[in-house]
Amino acid sequence: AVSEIVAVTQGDAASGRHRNDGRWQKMSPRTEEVQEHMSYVERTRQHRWRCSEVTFQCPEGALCRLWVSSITEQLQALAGRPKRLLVYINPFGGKQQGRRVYEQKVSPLFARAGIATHVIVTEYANHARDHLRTQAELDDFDGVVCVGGDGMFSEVVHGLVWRTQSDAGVDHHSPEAELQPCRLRIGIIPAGSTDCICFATVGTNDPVTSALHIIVGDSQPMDVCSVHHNNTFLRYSISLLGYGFYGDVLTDSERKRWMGPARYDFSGLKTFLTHHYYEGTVSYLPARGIMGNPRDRTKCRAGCLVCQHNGRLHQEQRAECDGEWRTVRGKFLAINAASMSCACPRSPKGLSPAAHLADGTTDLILVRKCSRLDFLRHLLRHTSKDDQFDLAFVDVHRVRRFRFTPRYCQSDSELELDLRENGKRLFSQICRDHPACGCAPAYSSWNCDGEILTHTAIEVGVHCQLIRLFARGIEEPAVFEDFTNPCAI
Ligand SMILES: CCCCCCCCCCCCC/C=C/[C@@H](O)[C@H](COP(=O)(O)O)NC(=O)CCCCC
Ligand SMILES: Nc1ncnc2c1ncn2[C@@H]1O[C@H](COP(=O)(O)OP(=O)(O)O)[C@@H](O)[C@H]1O
Ligand SMILES: [Ca+2]
Repeated sequence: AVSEIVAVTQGDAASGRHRNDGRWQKMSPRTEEVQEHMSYVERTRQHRWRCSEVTFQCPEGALCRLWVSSITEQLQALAGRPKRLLVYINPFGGKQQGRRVYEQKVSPLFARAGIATHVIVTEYANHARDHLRTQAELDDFDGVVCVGGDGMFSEVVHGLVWRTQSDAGVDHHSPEAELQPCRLRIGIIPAGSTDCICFATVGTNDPVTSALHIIVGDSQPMDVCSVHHNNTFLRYSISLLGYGFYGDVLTDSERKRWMGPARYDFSGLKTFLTHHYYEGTVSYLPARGIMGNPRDRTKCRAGCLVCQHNGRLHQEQRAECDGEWRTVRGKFLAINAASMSCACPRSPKGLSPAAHLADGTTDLILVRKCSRLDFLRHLLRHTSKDDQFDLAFVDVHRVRRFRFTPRYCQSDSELELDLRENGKRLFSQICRDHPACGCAPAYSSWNCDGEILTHTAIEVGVHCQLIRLFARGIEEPAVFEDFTNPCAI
């Protein structure tokens, strides 16, 4: 299909070599012949794309020029293809290879596709966010690309969403505000530690595949959660909002950045062994009248009908259908909100395998206090076919909004009620007053797409399809695809 051609150029046959059906062949130079080189997307294993090239021999220069100009015109007429991109590179993400990955693997492809770029290598945390908020001439670009991990993507989202609301006069501090969708699409070149947003929207963490999705101008809408505390905006979240286990893993791992991506494995093991639970109250608004639920077997894939159906519901229709707020009080090892599957190489099916990228909901996963062995069973199921929610101490709800209040942020009357119910002052209350006593802490932190949140009591709402990515969702492999033949296109 024309939509999967990267570029065409005219060459000549003077080199004496041409390629046919994917194979190089020696040929005698015939100066009257000219060649047309066409680069195109070729699918390989596990959702990876490659840029392949085929050369056509053309008997006459005029005919070849006609071919090239006609195909180039068709490519330029494809509306979704970006022509000018603003690129931010985090040189310290993941294994600190962002700059090399961009220069060696991505920049040559953008040049081949005739895309003009303005590249900024960030010099400090939040450089990209602040540049997008205040300085970037956004009208000059068709999209923004970030080279890094989920943290770098989050910076770009914060900059773009902030700028869009500010231009539209929307007050983002109001938890109820209807936010304006962003015009510019965002591309992710994975060069971070988890890269789960790239993995869950493309199916692989491969810079060349991501660059090709950008070049062909793919578009994937995505939900964004806003996180507030007392009517003050804190952050946006696109992948995981996790309190307890994932919050503690992140807090510990930030002190070990020098280990690179392996810091998460080290801190994951340490946090698992620590086995802390946290008390608090979770209230949530279940999403009703929608297609899909977190325990069904459907997966969000390219062209997802669930996202199309649920995304079409208007805000008022959603509000009419939604159920009553519900409240759960208890002791939790983990409270996770997954607005997408959160699939990544550590867990290819993700935290919530049936979550959708753009359905206006988030999957709230409550893991109540249980034994270490049971928690290990739950964690291990993220890496196997077994259902991680099919356990007595795990609940999952598809929600539009939720709130969390840690126990010792509860109002005096709630606390009094608790004290009367339990008839004693609990340990963790004492710990808050006497942190040196060394027993379990009363509070964890929220892991918000890999960034630590400073507040524990939060209110979260989902903004349906607020942003768009240069991606198309994970493609189902075509039944006729045969990757054993390298020449098959
Ligand atoms: C004993 C076997 C345990 C197997 C557990 C596997 C569970 C893995 C689920 C991973 C979910 C990841 C959710 C992704 C969050 C990212 O946004 C965040 C930041 O990414 P980046 O900026 O690219 O570093 N990553 C994390 O918070 C890491 C969580 C790792 C937990 C082990
Ligand atoms: N030049 C920079 N120096 C220091 N920190 C940066 C820089 N650019 C971005 N950051 C920050 O680095 C953190 C991690 O970035 P990320 O790209 O997610 O890598 P990783 O996946 O390894 O965590 C983010 O908080 C981001 O804001
Ligand atoms: Ca969602």
